[in-house]
Amino acid sequence: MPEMPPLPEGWEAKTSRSTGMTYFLNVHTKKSQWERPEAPAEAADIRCSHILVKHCDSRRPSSWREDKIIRTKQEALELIKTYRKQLVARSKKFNEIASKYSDCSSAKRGGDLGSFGRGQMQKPFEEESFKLKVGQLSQPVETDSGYHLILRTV
Ligand SMILES: O=C(N[C@H](Cc1nc2ccccc2[nH]1)C(=O)O)c1cc2ccccc2s1
Repeated sequence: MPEMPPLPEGWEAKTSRSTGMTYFLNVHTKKSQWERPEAPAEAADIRCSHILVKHCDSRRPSSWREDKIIRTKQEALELIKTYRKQLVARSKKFNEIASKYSDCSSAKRGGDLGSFGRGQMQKPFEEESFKLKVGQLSQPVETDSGYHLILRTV
C-alpha cells in the first residue's frame, strides 16, 4: 500500500463502526465525509468586513447614507470596481471606504460584520466569504442587497 500523504490541517481519520471503512472528520465543524480531504478543514466561523453599494433594485434601496437609493445596478457595479481599484492600489484603506460609502449599517464599524458561520448570510456572500483566505479581498459579489467587496479578517 503506497504511503498516503498526511491529512491536511483540521481533519481526523475515523473508522466507521458499521462498515469498518475510513471516513474523515472536520474537527472544527464536526462534519464528516467519505472522500479523503486535500485542503485544510474549513473553519466553523469566520469574520469578515465588507463594503456594500446598493442600487435602485436592491432588496432595501435605502441606507444610513441615502433615504432613497436611485443609482442603477450598473452604476453600483462601476462604483464597487472603483473602490476595489483604490484598495488594490492601497490609495485608500478598507475601513475608510467602508465607513464613508458602504450602504450597510456595518459602515459604523468600518464594515466589520463580526464572526459568522454557514447559514447566516445570504448564500452568494457566504460562498465567497468561505472561499477567501484570511486577509484576502474578494472580487465584487452580488446579493439581493447590492454589490459587495468582502475582506476576510479572521
Ligand atoms: O444585513 C445587514 N445590513 C443590510 C445590508 C446588508 N446586506 C447584506 C448581505 C450579506 C452580508 C452583509 C449584508 N449587509 C442593511 O443595512 O440594509 C447587516 C448589518 C450588520 C451590522 C453588523 C453586523 C452584521 C450585520 S448584517
